[in-house]
Amino acid sequence: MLDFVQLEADLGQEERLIRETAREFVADHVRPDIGEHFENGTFPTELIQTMGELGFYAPNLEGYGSPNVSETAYGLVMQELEAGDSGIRSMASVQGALVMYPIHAYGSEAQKEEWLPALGEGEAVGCFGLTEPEHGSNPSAMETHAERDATGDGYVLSGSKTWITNAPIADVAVVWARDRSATDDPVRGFLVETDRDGVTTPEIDGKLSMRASITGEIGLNDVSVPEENVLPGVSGMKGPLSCLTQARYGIAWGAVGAARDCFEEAREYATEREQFGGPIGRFQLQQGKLAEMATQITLGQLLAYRLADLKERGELRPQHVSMAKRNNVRMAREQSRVAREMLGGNGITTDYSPMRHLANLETVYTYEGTHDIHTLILGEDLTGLQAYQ
Ligand SMILES: Cc1cc2nc3c(=O)[nH]c(=O)nc-3n(C[C@H](O)[C@H](O)[C@H](O)COP(=O)(O)OP(=O)(O)OC[C@H]3O[C@@H](n4cnc5c(N)ncnc54)[C@H](O)[C@@H]3O)c2cc1C
Repeated sequence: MLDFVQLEADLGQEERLIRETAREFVADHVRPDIGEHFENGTFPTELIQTMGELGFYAPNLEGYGSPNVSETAYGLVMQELEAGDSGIRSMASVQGALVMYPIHAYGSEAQKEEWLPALGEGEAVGCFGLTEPEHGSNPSAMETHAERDATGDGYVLSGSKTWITNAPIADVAVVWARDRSATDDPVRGFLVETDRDGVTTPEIDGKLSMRASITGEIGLNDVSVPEENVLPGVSGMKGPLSCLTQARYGIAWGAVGAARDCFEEAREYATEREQFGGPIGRFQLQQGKLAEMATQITLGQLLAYRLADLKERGELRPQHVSMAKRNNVRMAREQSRVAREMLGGNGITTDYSPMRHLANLETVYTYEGTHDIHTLILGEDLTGLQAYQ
């Protein structure tokens, strides 16, 4: 596997073991059937619990059954899972960074005890409801809202969320909504069990990207939730945005995995496929593509490893993560296209991974802050001038 500047030489024993576990899981459980799942538009739900047992959901958290591994180890898991498929990594990102993280960071003791072990082991599935039909890049304009109920002991939630990974199979949704009963309508996080009256989670079909991932809507029609379902530790957009920083960190690593898988597929193909009396890999044009691909992947790896160091030291800023998400996903999207092209006609089938990765990366380029939005986040950081509106 491509590790051109020997970054793996510096891994600790635990990090190597975790990386190897994730790589073997992908080889044994993802690669054999993922092309078929992609074609059929299905997610291998039987892997949800296996992934939990192997510790792929937020292993970087501490306590409640989480092993508190290093940020590098966590990143390596994301990298290996996305080398399999972005849909598999999305499952782990949502469950870990977008559901377990907010409960861990902002939840009550009772919420942590109820949900963290079950989510960590894959016995329960969570989803994260931020995006709405009319509010994607600007989630702070959300319309979903909560009002105090008549007794004053709980809330009634109304609104709708869309493009929610895992919503149709989730047991619990972290729903972000404006609390209209408080001054200035702050955004609050609500743990909404999906079997509550008034909750609907229809699946979105017709996707041409991220086909091996379940995506749905969340309809909230006067849904009653008790006070104890509110995440007590956070108020305002900091809640959802801090979760996104965690998930985007994983994506910066994951995208490198998808690109690496495309590279390996193209390298192998180039040494085996013969045209004009020998392997196509002997042509300078093909070597140029591989050289560029390997260089771009290596640069993406370096950025991901540096992010891990900063995160470990508590010095990681959301803007660092924006740069890495933006760069590494763009890099993976561009390089998966080059790999596809090197595979000729075979490259457009599900027998090979590049076109599947390429299709998936269209989603990864768009979700968790579009490429454009991360450009504006960096622009603001570099100039002090905000260009969103
Ligand atoms: C498969 C999939 C899974 C997803 N999973 C989840 C999930 O689990 N939970 C969740 O909450 N959301 C999820 N999302 C939603 C995702 O985060 C949004 O699609 C994303 O934030 C973009 O929002 P939008 O689609 O409404 O596009 P829009 O915000 O409407 O953007 C359309 C275009 O306009 C551009 N644009 C917008 N504002 C500006 C600006 N100020 N300046 C310049 N250009 C701008 C964008 O870059 C984009 O190119 C998922 C999406 C997909 C496709």
